Amino acid sequence: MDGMRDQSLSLIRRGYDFTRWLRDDDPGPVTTRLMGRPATVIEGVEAARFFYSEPTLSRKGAAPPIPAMTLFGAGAIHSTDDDEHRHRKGQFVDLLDDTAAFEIARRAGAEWDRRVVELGYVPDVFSMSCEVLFTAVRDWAGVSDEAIGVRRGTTQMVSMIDGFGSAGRRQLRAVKGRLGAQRWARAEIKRARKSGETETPLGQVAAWTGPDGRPLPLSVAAVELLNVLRPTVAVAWFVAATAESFVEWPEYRFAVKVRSVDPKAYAHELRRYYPFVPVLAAKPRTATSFEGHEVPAGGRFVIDIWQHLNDPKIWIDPENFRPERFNDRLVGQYDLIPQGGGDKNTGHRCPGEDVAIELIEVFAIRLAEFDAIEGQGPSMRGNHSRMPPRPYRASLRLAPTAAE
Ligand code: HEM
Repeated sequence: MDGMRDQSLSLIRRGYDFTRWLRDDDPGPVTTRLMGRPATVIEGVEAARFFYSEPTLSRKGAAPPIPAMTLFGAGAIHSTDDDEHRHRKGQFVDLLDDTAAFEIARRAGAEWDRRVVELGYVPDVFSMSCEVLFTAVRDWAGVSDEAIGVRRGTTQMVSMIDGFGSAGRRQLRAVKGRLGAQRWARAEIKRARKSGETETPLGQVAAWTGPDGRPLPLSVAAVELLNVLRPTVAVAWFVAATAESFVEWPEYRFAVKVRSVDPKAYAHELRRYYPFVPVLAAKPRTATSFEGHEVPAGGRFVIDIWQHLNDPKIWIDPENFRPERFNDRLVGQYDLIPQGGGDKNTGHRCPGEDVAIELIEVFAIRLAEFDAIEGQGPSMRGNHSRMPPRPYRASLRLAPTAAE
């Protein structure tokens, strides 16, 4: 083990292909070195159950430091454990309830429709949906346009997301985006605390506490506000994937249009087929084993999300895009895990999953209304070495009516 070469750079270079390359057709756990420590890569339903329920596993320091700072932010919930995590997670889950999911999606749909009427066509699905999503979640949160305009805010969110798997220029843009966003988010939290506003999501985040009952430090509250706004914009990657799927399989565009495929089933298959979180990591606090593979304290268990979502033991014909597979399939806690697994209330599973699903549905329904979709660029599924994938470029036009 000590002589094993560190593969961190290989992970960045190979992207989504890294774990497949590492395991070389062996579906079992495979041990390597990442960030200078032993790391065992696991996947499958039992692996997910272990990853999300083994009490020795900690998230503190588990994610690589640079993406942890630029993507999640310093002091974010993602890297907390135990009481601190449970307490802060409860606040996220309360905020992001069904009403929030409905309201963010309603606003996104209305903003998309407004722009379509104004422009008459959609020049680029990805960039328009990024702005639409930022507008919707910013306005829902109660953050003012004076605090952050749509163009600048969207650029900041996109750069934070787009930099997560890069060691070069994209990472620098992510740092710039983080610093800029952190500035106005802090000012907004400060303003909300001063005015005692509680009725908006911004006011609620400003009032969030740690487990000791004291308000979160200003910069941490700002980080958590951005942990609601930024991932909502990340749904644009799934919107671009929806456009790609409609170009690739026009029959599904029609099926969504006439609702012979349930839009929720479509959203599930889209997240399974075009996932963009490659792996997640946790650190054992004491030496811990999974299926005979022991990781020492401070090493890492890495769950291979990409492989899990393409595992033939979990999915029939995983290489095929088949939204119908979700028509009569109940989604379990450990099978469909593009946004993490387990119980969102007690574990690290994404609290925004319902927001993402609702948004994908709203966009799929709208994209399906267009008669002409033109797309170009490498497939977001085949685009393995870039993390996150380069969004598919698609433009949409409505067919002229008979009178035109
Ligand atoms: C593109 C859609 C999204 C993807 C792919 C995604 C993915 C993920 C993943 C993989 C995790 C980590 C799970 C783990 O560590 O075990 C996570 C956590 C989280 N997500 Fe999402 N997410 C998305 C949308 C959202 C939205 C819309 C929100 C909020 C509105 C959100 C807020 C969060 C937060 C706060 C956490 C930290 C949870 C914790 O550590 O307990 N995400 N997400």
